[in-house]
Amino acid sequence: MARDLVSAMVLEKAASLTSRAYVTFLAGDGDYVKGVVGLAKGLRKVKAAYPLVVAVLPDVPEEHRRMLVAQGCVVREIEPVYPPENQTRFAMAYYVINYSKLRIWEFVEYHKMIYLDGDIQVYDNIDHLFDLPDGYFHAVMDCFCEQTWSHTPQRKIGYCQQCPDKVRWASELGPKPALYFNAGMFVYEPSLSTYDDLLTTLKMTPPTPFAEQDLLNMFFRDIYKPIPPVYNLVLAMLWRHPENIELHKVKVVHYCAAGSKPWRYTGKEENMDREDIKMLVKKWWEIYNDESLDYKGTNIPIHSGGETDKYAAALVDVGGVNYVFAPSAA
Ligand SMILES: O=c1ccn([C@@H]2O[C@H](COP(=O)(O)OP(=O)(O)O[C@H]3O[C@H](CO)[C@H](O)[C@H](O)[C@H]3O)[C@@H](O)[C@H]2O)c(=O)[nH]1
Ligand SMILES: O[C@H]1[C@H](O)[C@@H](O)[C@H](O)[C@@H](O)[C@H]1O
Ligand SMILES: [Mn+2]
Repeated sequence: MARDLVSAMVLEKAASLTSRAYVTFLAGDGDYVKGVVGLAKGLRKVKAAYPLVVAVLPDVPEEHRRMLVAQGCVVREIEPVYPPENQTRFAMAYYVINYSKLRIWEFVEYHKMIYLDGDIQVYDNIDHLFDLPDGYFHAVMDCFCEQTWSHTPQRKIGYCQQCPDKVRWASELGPKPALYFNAGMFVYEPSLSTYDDLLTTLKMTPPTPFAEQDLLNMFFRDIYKPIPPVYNLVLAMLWRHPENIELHKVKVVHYCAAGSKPWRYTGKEENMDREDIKMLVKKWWEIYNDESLDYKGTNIPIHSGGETDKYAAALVDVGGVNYVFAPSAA
């Protein structure tokens, strides 16, 4: 095959690979940075083919940013996004910061991204999720059974979409609610027009308890496609719906239950003394403490410039069709 043609093919492959990335979100100077470091190492362990972009708010200290770069992450500062001022008191204070997550729709140099919360760990490769069809919003269905849902009619009557036949939806309450996803993990396509529409919708919508998670659910209701719970194990599933979970098959664990963040774990909170939880917390620490998973590559600033910089980062060996990108999670 002509050398030019092979080069063109390799570059095309390079373009499609560089236009995918994992993305997470980091706010503040607290200990969530540990979660993100753990996630970067976890992605490397499962040989993820794409880099981890960290969207950081201005309040993330320089020292934490350096730690992330040293772990091969692409650090991108974002401006905070707030819900309309007079309405913030209606949202859970703790979650208000999460509206800033909407900024990841602005990362249009990537065609497709997988968002992962900083309190998520990846135990198996999930690169294949990038091949899901475009035009949808893929995420895992949430569970309504925890105390955090006590404000909802679902919880009041004991209805959960994870077992919709156990307690049937009561038609007196109105139409059955649309399927609802947990926004700690999702597959999406960045788009400036979607970003603008999200912000316009945010301005018109009173904040609700689950902040941007509720907003995203409303916004993407018609194109939401559930993916299996192995891609985002919300820990409460272990005690609320054990019949829906085969723990050994789980690829992604979301340490979202109260008291379950591995770096804060004491075992004292409700449900935290379970063997499965202790095992999952231990597995998280094993990755976090594994020095062999520390990033060893060179950081090439592929996001500092335009297309030329981006492709300069692809070291192409035309003969053997080897291409290497940096920084990458793998
Ligand atoms: O001080 C903080 C708080 C949060 N975060 C980031 O924000 C994410 C979301 O916070 P939590 O993981 O603590 O929240 P939960 O998992 O309990 O919350 C869920 O509901 C939230 C509603 O706002 C979000 O949708 C979130 O993604 C979803 O998993 C974190 O993972 C982390 O990436 C920080 O960096 N620093
Ligand atoms: O995002 C929230 C949060 O993670 C809560 O801890 C959980 O109880 C909810 O189900 C979920 O929607
Ligand atoms: Mn979370």
